[in-house]
Amino acid sequence: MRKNIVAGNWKMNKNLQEGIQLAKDVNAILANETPNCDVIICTPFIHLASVTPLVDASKIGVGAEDCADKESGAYTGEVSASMVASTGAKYVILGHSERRAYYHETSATLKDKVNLALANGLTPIFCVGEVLEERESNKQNEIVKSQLAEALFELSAEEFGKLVIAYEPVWAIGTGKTASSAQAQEMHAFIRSVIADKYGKDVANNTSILYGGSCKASNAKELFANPDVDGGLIGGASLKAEDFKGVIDGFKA
Ligand SMILES: O=C[C@H](O)COP(=O)(O)O
Repeated sequence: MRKNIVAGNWKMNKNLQEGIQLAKDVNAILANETPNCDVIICTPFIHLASVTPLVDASKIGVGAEDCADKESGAYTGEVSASMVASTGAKYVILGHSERRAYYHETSATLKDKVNLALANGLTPIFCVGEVLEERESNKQNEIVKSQLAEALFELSAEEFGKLVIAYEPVWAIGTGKTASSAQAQEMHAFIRSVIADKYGKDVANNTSILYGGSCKASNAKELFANPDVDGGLIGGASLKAEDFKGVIDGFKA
């Protein structure tokens, strides 16, 4: 059965010392309890090698926020999936809307990134989501379906089964505007149906689908109570251990 997951995405925040402190704080705040979900922190590349050995790997997974679409070679400034894996990181966020919008990442690029991540034993947290204009013209299902199909649907069922999907309506990211619980459930159920049509019900039912976009302690419980919302991909509220813990507690009874 699929897992419940709360994953933090630090984005371009925290210098190395601050990142180490935040990882220690998250580790400490979870030390005396067993969260009711898998917990992941996705950090800037430069933090990975320092942060991975600091956290209790039985409770906290570490991930990168991106990786290159090439295996190795003369690609100045890029960081490969194998480099990420060599730090002990287990996850990588791919296709975040900020990468799509500001760095012009296309489905073709993302397909290569997903393949390289899987080949290097990383679990991709693959992001999809529509912009406000698309939501207002009721095109959100069409957009999300094509984002999934274009980048992922050449994978085998076994490969697809290794992915985590994150639905992040772009209009809700960092804006304080959260999708309503009903909007989140509706889209997550739609995503699961698209996966079921392509890979069958078992794969769909075993795929964790996270919600991202202004998710925080005050709304996590309501969002996570939806049958098809399996957790969150958390930006702003992952930057302080207490705030992040508040989101994780969204899974408490
Ligand atoms: O990856 C995380 C998302 O972009 C959500 O960011 P946010 O929680 O700051 O809205």
